[in-house]
Amino acid sequence: MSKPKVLISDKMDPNAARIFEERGCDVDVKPGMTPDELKAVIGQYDGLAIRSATKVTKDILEAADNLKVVGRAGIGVDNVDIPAASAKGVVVMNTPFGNSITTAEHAIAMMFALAREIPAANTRTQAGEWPKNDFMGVEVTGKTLGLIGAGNIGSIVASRALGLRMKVVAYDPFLTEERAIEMGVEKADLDTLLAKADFITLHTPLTDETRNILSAENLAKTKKGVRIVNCARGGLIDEAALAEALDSGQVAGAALDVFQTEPAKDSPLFGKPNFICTPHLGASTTEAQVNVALQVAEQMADYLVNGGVTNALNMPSLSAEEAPKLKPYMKLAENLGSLVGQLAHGNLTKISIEREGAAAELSGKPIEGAVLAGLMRCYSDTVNMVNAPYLAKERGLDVRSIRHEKEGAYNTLIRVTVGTEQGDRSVAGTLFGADAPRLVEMFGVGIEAELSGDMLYIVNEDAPGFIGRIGTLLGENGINIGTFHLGRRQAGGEAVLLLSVDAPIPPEVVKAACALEGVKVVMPLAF
Ligand SMILES: NC(=O)c1ccc[n+]([C@@H]2O[C@H](COP(=O)([O-])OP(=O)(O)OC[C@H]3O[C@@H](n4cnc5c(N)ncnc54)[C@H](O)[C@@H]3O)[C@@H](O)[C@H]2O)c1
Ligand SMILES: O=C(O)[C@H](O)COP(=O)(O)O
Repeated sequence: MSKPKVLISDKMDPNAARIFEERGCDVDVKPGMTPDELKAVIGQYDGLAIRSATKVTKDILEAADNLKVVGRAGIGVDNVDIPAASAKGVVVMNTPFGNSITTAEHAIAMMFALAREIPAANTRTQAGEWPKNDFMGVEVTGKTLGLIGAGNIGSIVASRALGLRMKVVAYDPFLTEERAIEMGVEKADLDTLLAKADFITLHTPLTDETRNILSAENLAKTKKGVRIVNCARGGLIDEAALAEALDSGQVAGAALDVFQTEPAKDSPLFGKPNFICTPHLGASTTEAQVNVALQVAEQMADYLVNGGVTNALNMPSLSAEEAPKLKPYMKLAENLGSLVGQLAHGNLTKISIEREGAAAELSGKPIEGAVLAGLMRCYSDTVNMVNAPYLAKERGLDVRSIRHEKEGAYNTLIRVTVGTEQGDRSVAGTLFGADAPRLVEMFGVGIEAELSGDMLYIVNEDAPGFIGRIGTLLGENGINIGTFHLGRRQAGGEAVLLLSVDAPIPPEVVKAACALEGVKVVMPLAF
C-alpha cells in the first residue's frame, strides 16, 4: 500500500514534517502558495496541514479529490470551509489548547505596551530624541480589566491580570456564576463591562453575534479613556469606529494583533499616535509552535495511518466497531443539542441527556459528547466532540446522563433538557427506520420534523388564518418553504411551527414575521 501524502502549506515548526515521516507519511513542505498554485496540486494529497494563512475554500476542496483530512496547527478554523469539507468527506481537526498560553501572554504584553506607550517611546528614543517628558503612562494595578470571552485564552488572561492585582469583569454568555467565582472574576453583562473597564481584552471567536461587538454604539458606552486589546479575531471591532474613538479621546489606546482583512496593508487605524499593532503574532512563540506542530502531525498521521480521530470539528470520535451503530444517534444528539443551544440562548446551568429504549443500550459518552458539541457550537467555533464535555465541565455546566431501561411511546428516544434562567426546556427525538433522525417533541409539544439546513421556529396563538399569513410573508420575500411542521398543546392554545426553508431568512423578514398578528416568538435556526 502506498504511503499517505501530506502537504504542509503554511510556515510550520519542522517537528511537524519529522513526525509525519516517522509515522509513515510522505510529506511536502510548500508554504506561501497562491490559491491557484494550491488548487493545482491539492489533488495529489491525502492530508493538508495549515495555520491561518492557507484558505481552504470550497473551490480548493472541489479540487481535493484525494484529501481525507485538514489539520489546523492552531485554534481558529475560520479559514476552513467546514461545511464544504464535511460535504466532501474531509475531516477537519485543530489543536484547541497548544497556543492558548502564548496568545494570552501576547494580550497581556499588548496591554502593558498600551499602558506605557512602549512602541512610540522606543521609536523616538532610537531616533535620538530622548522624549522623556512626552510620555506619561498608567498603572494597571487596581484597574479593571473587562474580558469579553472567558474561554481557554480569556481565562488564562484573567488569571494573569489577577496576578497583576487587577479586578476582572467578564462577559461571556456561557460563563456560569460558579465558574466566575472559581476564576475570581465578576460576571457581568456587556453594558456593565463597557461602563466599568479601564482595559478591555477580547477573546471570542468571530461569529454573527460577536462581529463588531465593539461597534460605534458600544464604544460610546465605554468608560472615557479605556484601552482596548484584540488578539482574537479581526472583525470583533469596527475599525473605522475605533479610529474615530481614538481621535475623540473616548478610547485612550488600542492594540490589535488581528484585522478585519489580513494581511492588513491599510487601515484607518494606521498612524494614529495611540494605536499599536502586530501582524497576527498571537500564537508565534517557539513553545506554542512546537506544541501545535507536534500535535497536528500526530493527529493527522493517526487518522491517515490508523483511522483514529482526535479533535475533529466535523466528525465524532469513534472506534471502528461502534461507528456504524452510533452514527445516526450522534447526528440526532448533535441536532438536539444545537436546537436547545439556539433556542435557550443565555445562561445555561445544567443539561440532562436521557436515553430510552434502544438508545439506552448504546454507549452514553459519544451521545453526550455529540449533544454538548451541538449545544456549545452556538458559542464557540472551536468546540468538537472531544473537547465539548471537558469545556462544559470547566465552565461549571452540570451535565447528567440518564438511562431509562423501559421503552416509552417510541422504541428509541433521546431527550435533552437544559436549565435556563426562564426554567427548564426540553426537546426529544427518535430515529425513523434505522437511521433517520427526527425531532418528536419540543418544549412539551408533540411535533415531528427533520432538523436540517435553514429553519424557522415560530410560536403563535392557535387561531385560523395564521398559516396563510406566514406563507404569504415568506412567499412575498422570495423564500421557498421546503417542509412545514405544526404542533400544539390544545386547540386555541399555543401553537408551534417549524419550517424548513431553502435559504437563510434575512433579519428584516424575521422582524416582519414577529409583527404578524398572534405571533409570540420567531427565531431562525440553522443545522
Ligand atoms: N491572535 C492569535 O494568533 C490567536 C491565537 C489563538 C487563538 N486566537 C483566537 O482567540 C479566540 C479565542 O480562543 P479560545 O481558545 O479562548 O476559544 P474558546 O472557544 O475556548 O473561548 C471562546 C469563548 O468566547 C465565548 N463567546 C462566544 N460568543 C460570545 C459572545 N457573543 N460574547 C461573549 N463571549 C462569547 C464562548 O462562550 C467561549 O467561552 C478564537 O477566535 C481564536 O481563534 C487567536
Ligand atoms: O487561531 C489561532 O490558533 C491563531 O489565530 C494562530 O494563527 P497562526 O497559526 O496563523 O499564527
